[in-house]
Amino acid sequence: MVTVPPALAAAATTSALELGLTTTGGMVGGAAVGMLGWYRGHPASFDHLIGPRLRAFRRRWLSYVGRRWSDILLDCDLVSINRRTDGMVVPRIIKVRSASPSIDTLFVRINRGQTPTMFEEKAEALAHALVAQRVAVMKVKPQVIALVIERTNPFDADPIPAIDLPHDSSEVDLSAIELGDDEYGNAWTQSLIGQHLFVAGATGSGKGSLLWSPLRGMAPLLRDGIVQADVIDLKEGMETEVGAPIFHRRAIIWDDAVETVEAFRDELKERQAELRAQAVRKFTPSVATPLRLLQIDELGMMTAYGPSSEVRAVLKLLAEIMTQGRAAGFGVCGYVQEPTKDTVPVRELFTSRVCLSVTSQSQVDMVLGDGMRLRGALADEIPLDPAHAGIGYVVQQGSRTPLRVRASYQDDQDIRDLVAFVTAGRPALRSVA
Ligand SMILES: Nc1ncnc2c1ncn2[C@@H]1O[C@H](COP(=O)(O)OP(=O)(O)OP(=O)(O)O)[C@@H](O)[C@H]1O
Repeated sequence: MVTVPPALAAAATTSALELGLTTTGGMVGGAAVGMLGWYRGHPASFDHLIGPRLRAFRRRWLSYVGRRWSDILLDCDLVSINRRTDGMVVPRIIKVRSASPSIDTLFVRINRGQTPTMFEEKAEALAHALVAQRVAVMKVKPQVIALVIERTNPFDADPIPAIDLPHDSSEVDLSAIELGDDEYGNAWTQSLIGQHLFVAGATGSGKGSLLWSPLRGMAPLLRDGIVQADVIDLKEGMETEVGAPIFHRRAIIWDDAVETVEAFRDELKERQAELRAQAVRKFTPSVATPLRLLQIDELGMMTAYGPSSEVRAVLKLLAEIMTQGRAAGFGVCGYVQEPTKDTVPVRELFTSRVCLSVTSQSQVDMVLGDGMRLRGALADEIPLDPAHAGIGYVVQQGSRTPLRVRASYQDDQDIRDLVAFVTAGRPALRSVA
């Protein structure tokens, strides 16, 4: 059901007075039909542009309205009594924001004598009372808190299966590689051209699926030599062993890892010189000038935990690659458990970020940007279990709203199939390890 915001209602009233009921009725009807057509024809863009406002308005007046709201707070012991009048004082909703169908943020003015902690202690009771999955409480400013209400979990416990392997290079759009699903049930795509991808998540959050999904989505380009991927996997090569043959370079010990980063930087320099010689400012992926990807699993091992003198050199190389690589077709994908600046000083150089389940509230904003948890990215609340692995949040370009996503999952057999597909009819690849 679509509800009408107050501004529109006011405009309709004014119009009815000035233009008459028939003309106004025609205009309102036309607008409603237009909106319905838009909603039916392109639900994603409707939901992106109009949906949040309509939904917030509807929720404000249907889900969080007067008596229902005060009863919930009363049942959760979150009202107070005015000592002079003996009347019940209910914390007042100032604003409702509903960025996605499954998450609402209520800005609430708390009563004098109440603290955000009191609401935090009742978060579980509130979630049950609101028939929500979970409620997170955040302090906005003195006397104002935000209740971030996750109403439903849009994903099943079952993993999202790996996408079918595209067969031909012409089927692959590097600016929209499918990584999984979003909360609306649409494909979640990510550009891997001119981007550096940062994936943060605690151990077991499913970072591995975001190492393999991009490669699967680009499989024919890997086979045809239009994309070349290097991988650094300092956890004894555990994550990448099954898929080792598809990588151009693969390093599983420190010295090889440093050599791989250096070689990647050197290639970037060569590519830049070539493009300069041809007076080309931007490259097009081809066999002669492939898109180069450097995937670094547990990036923190390279940027914080290695020998300190060498870590500095690695950071310098990575900074050079990430500041200059985009236009020349050199991208970095970094996977980290601990997204702090101390662990990953080059964090800000990544252009696209995914936040899977993390261990603290502050890590959400570190990864996605200031204020994103307040806007609904409750990544620290995602349970760390297989039923929730691969679920996380992204903030897409041009948006300030976190989008809930789930990466598709590739088991070992899927990775073997990928290797067979990529290596079929292709000369053996070089491996540093
Ligand atoms: N996208 C996914 N969908 C469903 N389940 C997944 C997904 N990704 C991973 N899993 C499950 O979660 C487990 C942990 O995933 P994974 O090894 O990728 O985590 P990780 O974040 O890389 O952890 P670590 O940092 O310890 O390597 C996997 O064994 C798998 O069972």
